Amino acid sequence: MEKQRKNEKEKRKEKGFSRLSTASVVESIAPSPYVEECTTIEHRCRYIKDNSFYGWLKILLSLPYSKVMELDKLLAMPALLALLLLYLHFMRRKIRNGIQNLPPGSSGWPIVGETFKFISAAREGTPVRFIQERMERYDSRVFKTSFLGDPMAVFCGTAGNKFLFSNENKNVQVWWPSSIKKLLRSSLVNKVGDEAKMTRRLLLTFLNPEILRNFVPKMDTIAQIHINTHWQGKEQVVVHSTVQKYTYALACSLFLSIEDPLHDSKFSSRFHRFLKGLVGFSINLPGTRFHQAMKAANEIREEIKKIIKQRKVDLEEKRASPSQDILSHLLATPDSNGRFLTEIEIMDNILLLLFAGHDTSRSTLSSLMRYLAQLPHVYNKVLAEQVEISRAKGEGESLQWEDVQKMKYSWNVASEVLRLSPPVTGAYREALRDFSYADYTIGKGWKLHWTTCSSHVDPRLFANPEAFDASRFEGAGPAPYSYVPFGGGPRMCLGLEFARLEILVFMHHIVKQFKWDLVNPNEKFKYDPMLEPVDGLPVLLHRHH
Ligand code: HEM
Repeated sequence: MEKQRKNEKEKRKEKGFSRLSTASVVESIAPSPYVEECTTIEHRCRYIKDNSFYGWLKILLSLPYSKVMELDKLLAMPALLALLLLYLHFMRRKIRNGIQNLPPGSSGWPIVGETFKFISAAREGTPVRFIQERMERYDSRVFKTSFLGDPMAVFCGTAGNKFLFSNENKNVQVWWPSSIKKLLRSSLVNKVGDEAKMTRRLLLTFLNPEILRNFVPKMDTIAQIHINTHWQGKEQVVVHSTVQKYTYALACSLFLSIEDPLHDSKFSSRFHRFLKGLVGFSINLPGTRFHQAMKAANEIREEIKKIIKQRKVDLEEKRASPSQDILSHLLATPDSNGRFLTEIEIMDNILLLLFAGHDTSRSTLSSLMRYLAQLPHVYNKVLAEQVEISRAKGEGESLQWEDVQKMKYSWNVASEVLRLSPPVTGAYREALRDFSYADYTIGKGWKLHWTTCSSHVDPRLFANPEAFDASRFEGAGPAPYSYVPFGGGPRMCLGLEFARLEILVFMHHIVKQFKWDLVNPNEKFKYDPMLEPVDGLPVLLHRHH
């Protein structure tokens, strides 16, 4: 053994530092008895008791200049290789673009593309800046970018919306970033074609106006309890975190019959972690938002699993009704093929509904509160409409479906809020095959993005687009495909009616009891991933006499 070591040492000496190896570098500075035992530079660093950046620095500093130069060469190899790969990547892209007449635009950096530019525009609350800058720069209805690692074409304006909404299952199909897909595994967002149609139909048999009209009195009670608990007697309220309690309570009640969800603070904190990790890079490493969200989603599933177990017993023993909430509905109703959803599908679809129906409405209510504070003439008209509805009712009588139908001006106001401050920037599709759009080739597998802002603030579609004007929604309303806060086509939002009811019921009670002022009139809103006020929108409350 000793002899073998001596031989190796001799051989290395003969080779000298002209053929420098990591082993020889360390050997030259580390105490030899330790070095003899080790094979890699990291291993040796451990022996000099400092396997850290500092340890490596110590090695480098203690090398003679000539050796450092050699080490440079060694380290330069991977860097050169990376540069070469980058060059080949750009060349391949350039050649392909030339052949295929791809839409104009930049794919940005490899892997990350223009993700950070898009996210930073969204975080500043101005995704429209990202879109408009490019529409102007390329003078095109469609431009190319790259988002979350995928090439992506952004379809703009009514023509873009119309194309994507009317080509579902023909040229395109719904697509969501992998973080959403992984978190909402077997839910509707991961279903396409006939399977998606079947699941949508099943969910819509609960979320349609005919069924939801029966829940208006329940929504009314939840809104009143919410306002009595979280607004009454307060001088100042932080709107965004407070309205969340309402949308959350409503979703938990109508989806799972959990009547006092805020009691369970664990459930709501899990839910918060789940929501924050839904949109972004799906890197499942401790400390990342996505990792937190995966953990939270599994914990929520466990909770829902327990509820399902109990509910099955209750349904069998007729202690629960098949129409009491969406959970009972999904357990008791087969799809049009006579198949019942599996337990996992039910859990994932409920998680989807909690996600899709919670922060969207919360964002709308926060924006609504801001506009009503800023625009007293609009507030006064909403108040007059709501007081009129109350007057026609008996003392203490709950709101009914028919009352909500009368809230026409209030809904026009909410619609204008959704035009100017849509909770989501848009949604995604995927190209099923190569196809041509506006004379450009869109490649199979490309990700496609429609956006709310590309049409909502277009002056050709909405005169004086920056102005708040609820009358735009009177009569025939906006041009087709120009107003799209809920998307469109076969994958349009399933919760429109649910959202309409929860927003109007909340408006009814809040304006009837309070007027309010913004604490910070210049507070900005940002997308993270939904639109939200950066400081939570604190308001000063004034109770009506
Ligand atoms: C103001 C509130 C809301 C807004 C602005 C909104 C907006 C959207 C948008 C833009 C989409 C994507 C549509 C597309 O890809 O074409 C969507 C999908 C969806 N929304 Fe909503 N939403 C709201 C409330 C709700 C509520 C309350 C629920 C549930 C009760 C809900 C459930 C869903 C579901 C399940 C989908 C997926 C549909 C599919 O993939 O087929 N949403 N929503």
